[in-house]
Amino acid sequence: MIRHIEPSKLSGTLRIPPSKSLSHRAVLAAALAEGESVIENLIFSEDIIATTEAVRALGVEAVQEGDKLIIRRSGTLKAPTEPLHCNESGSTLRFLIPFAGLFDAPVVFTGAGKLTTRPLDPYFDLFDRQGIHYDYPGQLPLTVKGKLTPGTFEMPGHISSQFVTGLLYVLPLLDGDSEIILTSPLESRDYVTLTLQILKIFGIDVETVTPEHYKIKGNQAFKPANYRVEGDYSQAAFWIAGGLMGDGLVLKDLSEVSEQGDQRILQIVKDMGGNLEWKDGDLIVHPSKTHGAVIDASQCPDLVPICATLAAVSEGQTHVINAARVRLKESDRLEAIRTELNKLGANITEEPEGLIIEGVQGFTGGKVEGWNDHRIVMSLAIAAAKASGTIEIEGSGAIKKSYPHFFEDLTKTGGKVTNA
Ligand SMILES: O=C(O)C1=C[C@@H](OP(=O)(O)O)[C@@H](O)[C@H](O)C1
Ligand SMILES: C=C(OP(=O)(O)O)C(=O)O
Repeated sequence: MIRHIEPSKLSGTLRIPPSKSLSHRAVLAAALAEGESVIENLIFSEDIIATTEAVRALGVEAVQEGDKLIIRRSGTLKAPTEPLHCNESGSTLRFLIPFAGLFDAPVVFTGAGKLTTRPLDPYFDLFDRQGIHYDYPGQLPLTVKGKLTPGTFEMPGHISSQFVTGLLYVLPLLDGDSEIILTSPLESRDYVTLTLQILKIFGIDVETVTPEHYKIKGNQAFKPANYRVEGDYSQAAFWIAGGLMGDGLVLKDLSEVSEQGDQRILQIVKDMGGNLEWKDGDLIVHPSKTHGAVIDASQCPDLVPICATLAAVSEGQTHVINAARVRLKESDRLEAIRTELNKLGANITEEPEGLIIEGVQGFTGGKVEGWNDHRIVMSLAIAAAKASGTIEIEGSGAIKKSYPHFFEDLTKTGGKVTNA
């Protein structure tokens, strides 16, 4: 879908949508608990729909009531008889693959877009060592057959933290104790912190020896819980950048004491000269003249596209470092954002693990592509706050993956959006 965004400065007040990462985790934890849990403040984006459908396929009742999901389970989980369709959600796929190790029956995983080839090797290496059978012809569908046995699980920590999260859900259910030992430093580590936070709320205890070493007692049981999902810092980042570049914004429903790693956006923009303030629980983003900085993406990969947009029109040079993993998301986000922002007059060069961004005065208008990637589309749409001509985004529908009402929110804050 093509959308045209005319230049306009953003202003006003916006409620930030719920954290996608916490939503996935809460729905899965509730599904593993016997009894009833209520998860509140959900947005049924394509990714959260994929996780919800997957828990239903595991024999769990999940009833949607407005922004709530009422999740009920009695009896044991059942092996899904149909493929678990993860659509384009890396979290859904990587969190659920270890669930297959709870059943004797084979479990099939399907997906779409770039998910069909996003890395899964760390699991395959574990399966080889555990004697679990899997069939993966270089892309999805994947079939997994065989039960996980408790023990020591060694794998790299720098490909995706999502493998660690997936194991942390299932190892407590095995009939013996386990350990996860990472053979390379854990990146995106705060996502594992989010996992541990949700597991604790649902009654599961994990000992963190170091970020690369976890001890998990077996024979634990998830307990039902009622949980409200807090606002999403990865999504707030678009509005923080938009507010700084425009006339300022007031952002609601962000937790000032959040464990979300993408809360780093606050420090990143402060280091770039951005003026932010907390007032009565709201984040006030003041219009600011920003300058370049060094941005380390190792713990906050999802922030890279929108930081690139902001940096492209900030004074001086920005260097994005430790961002190799950003190439393994819905698109190669280093290539995608470099290519598209440069079409709008930016001066960005790509490095194997990062970006060098020389600030320019503002963006031009022009035609750009969304690369089937929600975060690329949103980063390009926000560029209109500092553009001299209309930005035409092809493939803008990709926002449905995480933020289906993004363009409504853009319109609410003064964005001029028309569907072509
Ligand atoms: O666990 C999560 O919720 C996520 C972990 C991160 O992935 P990696 O651990 O692969 O960097 C992040 O990019 C993704 O959007 C969500
Ligand atoms: C990479 C992302 O999600 P996932 O890995 O769950 O597909 C994302 O939301 O930017």
